[in-house]
Amino acid sequence: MENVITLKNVWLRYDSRQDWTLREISLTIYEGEWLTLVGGNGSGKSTLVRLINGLIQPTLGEVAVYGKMTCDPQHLRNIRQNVGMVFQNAENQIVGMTVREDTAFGMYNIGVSPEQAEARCRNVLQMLGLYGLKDHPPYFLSGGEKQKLAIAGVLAMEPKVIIFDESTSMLDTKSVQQIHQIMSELHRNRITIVHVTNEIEEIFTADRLVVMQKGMIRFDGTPQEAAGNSGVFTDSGLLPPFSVRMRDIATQKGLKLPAMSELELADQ
Ligand SMILES: Nc1ncnc2c1ncn2[C@@H]1O[C@H](COP(=O)(O)OP(=O)(O)OP(=O)(O)O)[C@@H](O)[C@H]1O
Repeated sequence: MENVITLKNVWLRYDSRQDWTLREISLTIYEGEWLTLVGGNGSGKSTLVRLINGLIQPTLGEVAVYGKMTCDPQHLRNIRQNVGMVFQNAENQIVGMTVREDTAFGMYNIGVSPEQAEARCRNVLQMLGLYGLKDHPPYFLSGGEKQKLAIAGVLAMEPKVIIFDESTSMLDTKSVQQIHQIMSELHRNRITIVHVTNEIEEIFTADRLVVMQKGMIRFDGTPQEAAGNSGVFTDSGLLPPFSVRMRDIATQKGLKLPAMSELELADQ
């Protein structure tokens, strides 16, 4: 598998801070992988993903995307073309005067033809249920609709990597499910996904789980491996997933439940 994103011994300290926000981060993300990143508030998840598309630079260490270093300003355009990012706060991503214009903005910046941009706009807005609002000013949209609009703009650019940074936090449960379906479809099409979430139950859709604790990587493995050790979650200030908590309670009461891996084998 091709290396898509490489962080080599990255340390980061914000200018206004005394302490390190990220410490000793080495991470390689491979093409087509779905990596979910969790960790307590302030553990450095957003900081880590902002490094990936060159929005911020490490104090020490290196970050490269498709072999191109983010510290070289000449590479940033290409990196941002390859790596789409949907932020937690959709409001900050709105630039167009109408929903359609906003969706097309990123595409115009990377030189997509107006005809192609129009077709992609229609496609993504229909997919996200926003097409009926295409001529509305984005500022009149609800919080959840604005988040969907931010997702639409990134999908329309057809990047090879998409970072979702808590980008479904304002969506209702049906819309969250819809975005997960879109993410699964992107994954099937070998788009690399980096998903930052505070919803612990969402980890099981990922190929790989990274748990952050105080600016460091506490765990890097499959969600099933993590589920075998509730300490992975509790040490990082997280409530373990429901299934893990239930298993721990059953164990305390002397009941023997099958391990996650045994359940999966039984499923096949
Ligand atoms: N621009 C900044 N300047 C100074 N400190 C910052 C800046 N951005 C983030 N921080 C600090 O860095 C730490 C990590 O923040 P970050 O947003 O990366 O964490 P997070 O894991 O994404 O948190 P959350 O789950 O709460 O969104 C926090 O202590 C935060 O206050």
